[in-house]
Amino acid sequence: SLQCQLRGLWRNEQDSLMEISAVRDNGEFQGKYLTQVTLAGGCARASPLTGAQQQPSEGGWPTFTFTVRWDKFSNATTAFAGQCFLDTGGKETLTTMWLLREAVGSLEEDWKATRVGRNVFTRK
Ligand SMILES: CN1C(=O)N(C)[C@H]2CS[C@@H](CCCCC(=O)O)[C@H]21
Repeated sequence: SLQCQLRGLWRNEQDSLMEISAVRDNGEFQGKYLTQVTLAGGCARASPLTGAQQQPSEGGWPTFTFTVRWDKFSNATTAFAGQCFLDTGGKETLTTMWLLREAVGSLEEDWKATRVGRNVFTRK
């Protein structure tokens, strides 16, 4: 269905903005992720994202995945996995879970390097 195509501008609870470019025939897409909050408390930055959404032929709401490479300002990366839903009012919601891996200085610190969370995006 035409709904739940990921192209466009989305916002989440942290007021991050995610701009997704055209979704190619094979479901792949690129985009930018603008974060308002960071681990180190630094200023907002736009970082590249790349991902893919399933193109369900049998209908149903597509699942997707994408990763953000927090460019230049941090040696961290986040992987998102989620699904798009349409509520009764026709409003699209992307529900995701994410893994944020930040760089740590040694293997001994590896245990504390990955955070996980849930996150919802709606159209901006
Ligand atoms: C803003 N955020 C956001 O929209 N999230 C869903 C969570 C998971 S990624 C994290 C931002 C990480 C920034 C990278 C860094 O600070 O090194 C936070």
